[in-house]
Amino acid sequence: MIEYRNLRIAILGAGSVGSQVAKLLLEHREELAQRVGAGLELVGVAVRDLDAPRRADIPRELLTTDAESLILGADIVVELIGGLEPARTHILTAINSGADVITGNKALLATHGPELFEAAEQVGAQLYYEAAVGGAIPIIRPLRDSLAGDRVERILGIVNGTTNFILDRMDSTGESLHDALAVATELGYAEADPTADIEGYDAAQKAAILASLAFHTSVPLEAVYREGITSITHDQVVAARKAGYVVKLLAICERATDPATGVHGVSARVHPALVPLAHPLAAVHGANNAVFLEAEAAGSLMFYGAGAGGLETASAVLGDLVSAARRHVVGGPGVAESTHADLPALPITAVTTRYQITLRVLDQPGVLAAIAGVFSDNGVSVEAVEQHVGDGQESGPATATLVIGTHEASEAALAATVDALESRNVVDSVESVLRVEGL
Ligand SMILES: NC(=O)c1ccc[n+]([C@@H]2O[C@H](COP(=O)([O-])OP(=O)(O)OC[C@H]3O[C@@H](n4cnc5c(N)ncnc54)[C@H](O)[C@@H]3O)[C@@H](O)[C@H]2O)c1
Ligand SMILES: N[C@@H](CCO)C(=O)O
Ligand code: NA
Repeated sequence: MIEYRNLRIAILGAGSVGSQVAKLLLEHREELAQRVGAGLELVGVAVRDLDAPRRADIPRELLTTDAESLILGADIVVELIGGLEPARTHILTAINSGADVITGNKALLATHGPELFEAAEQVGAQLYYEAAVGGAIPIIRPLRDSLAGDRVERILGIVNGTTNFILDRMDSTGESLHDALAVATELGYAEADPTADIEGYDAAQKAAILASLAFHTSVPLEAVYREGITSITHDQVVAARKAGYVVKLLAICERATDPATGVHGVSARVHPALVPLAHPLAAVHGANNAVFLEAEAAGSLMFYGAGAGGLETASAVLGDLVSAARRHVVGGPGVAESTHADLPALPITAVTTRYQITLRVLDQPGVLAAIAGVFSDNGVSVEAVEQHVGDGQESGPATATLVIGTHEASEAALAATVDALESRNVVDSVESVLRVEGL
């Protein structure tokens, strides 16, 4: 039997992901040692409460509440606590003590990424984060390594498992957002505070990480436009399907030019969107994620799989652990962040896309022409109009519902159109405005 030297591995946090990483590390110790050329010795797991119930059993003697001592005695630190603090401080302590760090913490990377990468570069340490985007799906490494020689133009992704799970259940079973969220939480998909999922913060953090990597620039979280799914109703989901679409929470990162200023830069946004049923993203169900990417030479690529879940995400963490450990054994330059392009992050007003607007209007002669006039006055070209008469209110004047699809228009022109529509007497209400993506 080969005798390996041991690398000391510390895990911080034993929740959904951390407990599975600990379990797999212990179960596959022999096999991993052969792959790495060194033993991966789990020296401890930092927890808040030694007696809390866990999703996967961890030997009691490995548990500690003294995270700092554990970190200072480790070669590789795996941070799976989540949130900004104390995760940030622990990671900086690890880096400054010469350890490599693996994290799945997109909130921290999207907020303090530049500080952490800078600290790592100063001391020659490595920061790995495959678990931070797309759970088990390899997407960080493909962007950083495989596509490093290409020019990524656009990313269209379903990057939050919880909201995809919820929208899917609203569509397939008619379940409410609230009930579907309870199931997603029980299954370990949701964040500790699920507002991060349903309000789109988690997806926005991932969009900032993806855009920064894909476009070799630093996209701050504040520059990512964000809308969550809390305003999406069951009726909208049903109407979307009838019209040949499915509602998905998308993260869209693209190179763009601001029509108002002519500035070239990158745009990153997260919002619910109508996706045509024939698009590959429409077939992404449950807590799965998919990242659809267009690159100059590679063309279209899609990365698909389990976007959330403790065991699934542990796969990505262990992949990083093997990479980090091999670097300890064989050396090498490791990975570096590349932000050379230094592109400006464009505001949402720079975006150009298609829209579907649902209006409740008075059912009178000439209304359609008046509405069409509002669109053309604001430079928005109408592609299709569908009218449903008489499905309106029980009292008051007769109303009709108009569903208007547009050709490509700028966000600024669309916003002006919606404002103008709201001020027209013939418009009872603007029921919904959804972007249409993936056509
Ligand atoms: N669950 C997923 O599907 C998933 C997928 C990808 C990435 N992530 C990310 O991985 C990280 C962990 O997620 P999770 O789902 O396992 O979260 P979780 O809430 O299940 O686990 C976090 C654990 O950390 C513990 N903890 C909190 N503060 C601590 C402290 N000061 N010291 C020690 N332990 C502490 C908590 O008690 C909890 O057990 C997060 O950054 C999350 O965003 C999760
Ligand atoms: N809460 C996250 C976990 C994976 O990052 C999600 O639902 O996608
Ligand atoms: Na991943």
